[in-house]
Formats: sequence, C-alpha cells, structure tokens
Amino acid sequence: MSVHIAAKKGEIAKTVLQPGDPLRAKYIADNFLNEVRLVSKTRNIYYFTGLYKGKEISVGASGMGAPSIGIYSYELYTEYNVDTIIRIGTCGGYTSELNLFDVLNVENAASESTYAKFAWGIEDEIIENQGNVFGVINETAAKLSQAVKSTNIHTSDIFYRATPGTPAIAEKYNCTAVEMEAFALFANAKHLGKNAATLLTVSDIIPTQEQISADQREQALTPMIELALETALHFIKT
Ligand SMILES: O=P(O)(O)O[C@H]1O[C@H](CO)[C@@H](O)[C@H]1O
Ligand SMILES: O=c1cc[nH]c(=O)[nH]1
Repeated sequence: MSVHIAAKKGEIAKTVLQPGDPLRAKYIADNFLNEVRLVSKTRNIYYFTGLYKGKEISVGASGMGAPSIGIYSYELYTEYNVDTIIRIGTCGGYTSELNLFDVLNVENAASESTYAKFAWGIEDEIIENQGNVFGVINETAAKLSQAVKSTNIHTSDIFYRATPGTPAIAEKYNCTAVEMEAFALFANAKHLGKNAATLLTVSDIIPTQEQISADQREQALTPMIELALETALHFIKT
C-alpha cells in the first residue's frame, strides 16, 4: 500500500497501462482483460490487475495533469517495482494536418512545467520517452499494419486559455499536439531509470474545434488500447 494506491505489494504487475481517466481504466479491464481484480480504488482512481493473452498486466489511472501523474507514476515505480508505464491518453491537435482518432507515439514532451526541475533537478524543457518502449510501439504497429505517427508533443498545465493559437514552446519544438501528463511521466522515469512511453489519440482539433464526445473519450480508443496491450506483451516476462 502506498499513500495514494491501496494495492498490496505484488498486486500490481510490472507493466502498467495508464490512462488519465479512471473509467477508461475500468473499460479496458472490463473489455480486454481476463481474471481481473480491482486492486485499488483510493480516491476513485481505479487500478485493475488481470491477464491479457495469459500475461499479467495492470491498468490504472493517472488523473489529469503533471502533479497527478507525478504522484501515481512515482508510487508505481518505487513502491510496486513497476518497470514500464505506457500512458494511453487523449490530446488536442495543434494542426488540421492531424485528424480525429489519429494515434500518436510521443517522441519528446516539451513543457513550461517546473515539475522536472523542482522534483529532480532536470533543467530541460523537453524530455524524451524513456527506454525502448517507444521503438517497440512502432515495431508492433508495423506488425499490426496500424497507423501511428511519431511526434513531439506539448505537455501543458492549461486546458482552457484566453489566447488562441499555438503556444511558443510548442512552436519551438515542433509539437503537433497538446496533452497534460507525458512530461512528468518521462521525468520520473528518467530520474528512476525506468521505461515510459505515451500513446495519444487525437480527441480535438484545436484550429477547427472538432472534437469527440466524453463517451468516445472513455470508450472509442480501441486502436490505441490494442496497440498498447500488444506492445506490453513484449515487456511481460510471466
Ligand atoms: O485523456 P487523458 O489521458 O486524461 O488525457 C488528456 O485529457 C485530459 C484533459 O481533458 C488531460 O488529462 C489530457 O492530458
Ligand atoms: O490536454 C488536452 C487533451 C485533449 N485536448 C486538448 O485540447 N488538450
């Protein structure tokens, strides 16, 4: 049991899929895993452990924003000996060259966030995915003939803002999309020497204001979920 996760030691698998939304975690557990156990529901941030194609995997939420994923990913890595976290999130496209439901594999996350600096003394404003998960995702997508775009993204603390347009940091690092967690996840993994990747489904196109519904954000993300699960098989030993 850690401060924010009620699971006992050993009840969380070494590989974890981490959506922001607790109900997306439940949807994955209900629809993709067998022999599922709910191992934590502290603060209604659900964690489930079950089998995918006979291999043990956990799925649990990060909540929204760098502070929240900072807490959950740190406790998973340090208290539950998790090796690999694959964030499976939604994002807003900064460009109409992206389409709703496109799947992105995050190469680097750029952020104005002070999380990495004040948590770990990492001064960089852009942090790479950690370990080899990013590459395995692309190999797995190729085997599945599934389209995935490798890209830099912007991790922002801000969902609603006064000024339209692409923020300066996103322009600077050619970020095609925005979400709110990858930078902190990558910072924790870098500090701890762990694996971390982020897959995102485009849920909004910011310039055209197209968007998918709240129900779709919870449930219509199957290609990304299947890609994450198939990638995870590569990392699960038992
Ligand atoms: O769909 P999730 O994983 O929550 O990701 C995105 O959606 C939330 C905002 O609606 C933020 O957490 C952002 O990063
Ligand atoms: O963080 C996010 C996620 C989805 N869409 C956005 O515009 N921002």
